[in-house]
Amino acid sequence: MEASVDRRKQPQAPTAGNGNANGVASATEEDEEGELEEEEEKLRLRLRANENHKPESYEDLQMQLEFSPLLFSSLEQYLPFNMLHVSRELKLQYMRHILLRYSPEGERARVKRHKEYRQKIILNYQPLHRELYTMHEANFFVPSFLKAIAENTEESFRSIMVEPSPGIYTFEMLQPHFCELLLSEVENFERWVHEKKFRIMRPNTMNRYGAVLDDFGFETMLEKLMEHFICPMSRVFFPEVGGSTLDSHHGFVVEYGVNRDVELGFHVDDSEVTLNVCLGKQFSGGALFFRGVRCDEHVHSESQPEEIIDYSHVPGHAVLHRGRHRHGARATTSGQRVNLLLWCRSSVFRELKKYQKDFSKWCGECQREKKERQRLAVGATKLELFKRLQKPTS
Ligand SMILES: O=C(O)CCC(=O)C(=O)O
Ligand SMILES: [Fe+2]
Repeated sequence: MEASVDRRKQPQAPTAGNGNANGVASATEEDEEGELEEEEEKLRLRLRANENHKPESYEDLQMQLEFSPLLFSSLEQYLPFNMLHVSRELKLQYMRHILLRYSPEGERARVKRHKEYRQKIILNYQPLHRELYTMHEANFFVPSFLKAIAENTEESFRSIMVEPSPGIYTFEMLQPHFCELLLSEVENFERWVHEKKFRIMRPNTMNRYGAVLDDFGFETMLEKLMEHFICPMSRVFFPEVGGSTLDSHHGFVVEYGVNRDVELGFHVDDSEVTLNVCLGKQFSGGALFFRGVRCDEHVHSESQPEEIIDYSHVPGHAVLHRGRHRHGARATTSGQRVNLLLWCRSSVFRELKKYQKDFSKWCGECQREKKERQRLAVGATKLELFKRLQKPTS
């Protein structure tokens, strides 16, 4: 039996997934909606990064840039020698031109529109709890989480984690007060959207409720959350899917309950690593179900019994998993459940993936096929040896 997964990439009819279902979708950000000159042909990057060069920060230009400020900082190490010490503006211009070469016009127009959409919200929406919009780790996170991150070792991370199934890590993360404030901020934003009759983009192609936190001012704070708190763990637990090179994110909340979504179909996320933290409130049901990690080719393949696992959300607690770990959420049968999602992406991993065929380092089905090939090869060799031994020697 094949499983069918919603990839949330191209909007597809989402399949109602209950874990046994044959539908796997692919969750993608909801879609919203540039010049090549001869001179630009001369723009080149070096093949190897100049590790000794300390790149600039471009974070203050976040709102003006079409690409993540982190991408510019990473790319800077690849600049030719003569560009390394020119002004920040010149470096930025040089890298922007190179990046724009790779981004099709339609995509550029989409990014521009999205930027305008965000600016419209940010200029008009009055936040309720401004203290949430800048990273204040002592107020956001529980002490055990902060200690593990500060120690920054596999041992310290594992000391606060439970791994209910390979590649799924759960741990206590957010303070109850932070969860309450964030819930009230989201409610405030939704009230504003309703009053102003503003049409907002939903978090992805599968959730009809919820809001994109990056769209109303949380982008910088969430970027820090990814860089300083998720990257250290991903580097250790998910290096084979770009966990060491996460460089962009999509942050949102999803809402379930009465007058909201009830469940979420079987899907994979448009992320390399996903952080999913329950903010509350009180609810029953709503468990996450997981069904093994798969590459594109095997996304619909059958699950092995050991890959089947359910996890019940606990407010303040996080689940960290690969985006390609097939999952869905069971019906929230009473109350209201709101979760914070951070889809973390690696442009380097996505680029390299285009040239690869064997994903047996992380795809359960590639691994199974590889083992099977090895088993057959060992069997054939044994048979051959046996035949040779049987032959009478003359
Ligand atoms: O409801 C949940 O906890 C899962 C949400 C999720 O998987 C997603 O939005 O991609
Ligand atoms: Fe998901």
